[in-house]
Amino acid sequence: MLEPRGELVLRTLAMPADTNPNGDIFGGWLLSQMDIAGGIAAKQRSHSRISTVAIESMSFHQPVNVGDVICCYAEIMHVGTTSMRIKLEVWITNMPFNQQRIKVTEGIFTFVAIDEDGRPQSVDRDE
Ligand SMILES: CCCCCCCCCCCCCCCC(=O)SCCNC(=O)CCNC(=O)[C@H](O)C(C)(C)COP(=O)(O)OP(=O)(O)OC[C@H]1O[C@@H](n2cnc3c(N)ncnc32)[C@H](O)[C@@H]1OP(=O)(O)O
Repeated sequence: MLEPRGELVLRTLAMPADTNPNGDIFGGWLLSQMDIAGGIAAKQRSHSRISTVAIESMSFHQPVNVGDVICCYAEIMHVGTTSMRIKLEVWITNMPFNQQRIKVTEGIFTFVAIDEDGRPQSVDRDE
């Protein structure tokens, strides 16, 4: 059975306010949760302020419904001089009805460590 890749960094509940006109959860809301999850992982890795600089290859595999518990997993794929490329996966569970986890969304986000003035600053590659 397929398993999530990376560390669980964020878990939250899809609410009625997050729906689109079809009644499913907005893709933009999911992307926002992934950005927050990636931001947490990047901050943990760099110990500094961070900023999202790029989002690539977002895929939405399955609709998400109100009441689904969404779990964001982060895996740091590459640490550059100031940037971190992070793979994010969102899996849902619909407890207590269904204990099975389903991957609904994935994407690759790049974050940059920044200083107090918002300028890129180096990340320790050896950590
Ligand atoms: C401890 C635990 C508790 C945690 C508890 C708190 C958690 C806290 C969580 C916060 C979670 C919120 C996370 C939301 C974060 C936002 O919402 S940020 C808001 C949206 N983003 C922005 O507004 C960014 C706007 N852009 C900028 O300010 C500037 O472009 C940046 C990001 C400072 C970079 O400056 P720049 O002059 O473009 O930098 P440059 O030197 O050219 O490139 C820097 C690096 O980025 C790379 N890069 C640049 N452009 C790209 C691109 N298009 N694609 C890929 N890489 C690129 C370069 O290759 C370079 O990489 P390195 O070779 O250094 O590794």
